[in-house]
Amino acid sequence: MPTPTDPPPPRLPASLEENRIASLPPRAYYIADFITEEEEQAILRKVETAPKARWRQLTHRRLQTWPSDLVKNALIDSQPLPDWLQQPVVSRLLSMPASAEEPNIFASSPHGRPNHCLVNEYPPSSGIMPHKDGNAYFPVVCTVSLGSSLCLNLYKSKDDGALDPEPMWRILQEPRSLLITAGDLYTDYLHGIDAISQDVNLSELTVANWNLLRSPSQFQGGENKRGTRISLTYRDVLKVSKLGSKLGPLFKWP
Ligand SMILES: O=C(O)CCC(=O)C(=O)O
Ligand SMILES: [Fe+2]
Repeated sequence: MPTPTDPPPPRLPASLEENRIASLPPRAYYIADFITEEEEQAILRKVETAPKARWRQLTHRRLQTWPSDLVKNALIDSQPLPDWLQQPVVSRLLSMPASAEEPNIFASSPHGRPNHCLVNEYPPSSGIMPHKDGNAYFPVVCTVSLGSSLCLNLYKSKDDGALDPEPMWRILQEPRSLLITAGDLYTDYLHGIDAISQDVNLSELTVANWNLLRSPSQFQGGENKRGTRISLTYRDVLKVSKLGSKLGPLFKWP
């Protein structure tokens, strides 16, 4: 809950159109100051103090899945997202008009809001292989970055289905930023993060969202030395199974 001493929330755009990444296929939006430093710290504390069993350790990265893993591409309808993943992120997301026709970016999704959130932790030199997010989700992805900056690469599949190893674009994500990708960008392109300790050759010419960055001067030398970055990936899972509520407490996570 906000208290009288909290700094004011960031000024959000009147419409996402103001923050469109113009050089990308439809559609992508970047808001550098989506949450405050205090909100960032509060979320990071919640991530750190989550029960150990919440973490799934991969080779170079670990992740938490909220409210639970998908089963056969469906969300088991046991619990909503916890409050610390809803406030302030989801309420703020839903408060931003996407365009004149869309009251918010989830206006036409089945549940009208994200019902699922992945928390990924990337120490320096870790990344995620190029991939598509698949058909379990409504094609809108909202990613909040915490802790450190890094580049997300976007790739096009070649006509024969193989991956072109050179990314077509890079999006630089600063801490406290929100990146929204949707539409063609969701369905036709792959995304990934290089497993490197620093992003190099960063400039107006090589970073798609350069003009929307909070502090491009920080990357003036063209380099971003990575720290540990935590990302929150919000999506609307299309299928929600009622099984969870039938199984009741047996199905509850720690
Ligand atoms: O951490 C990110 O920004 C990307 C995560 C991602 O692509 C995914 O979880 O599908
Ligand atoms: Fe992904």
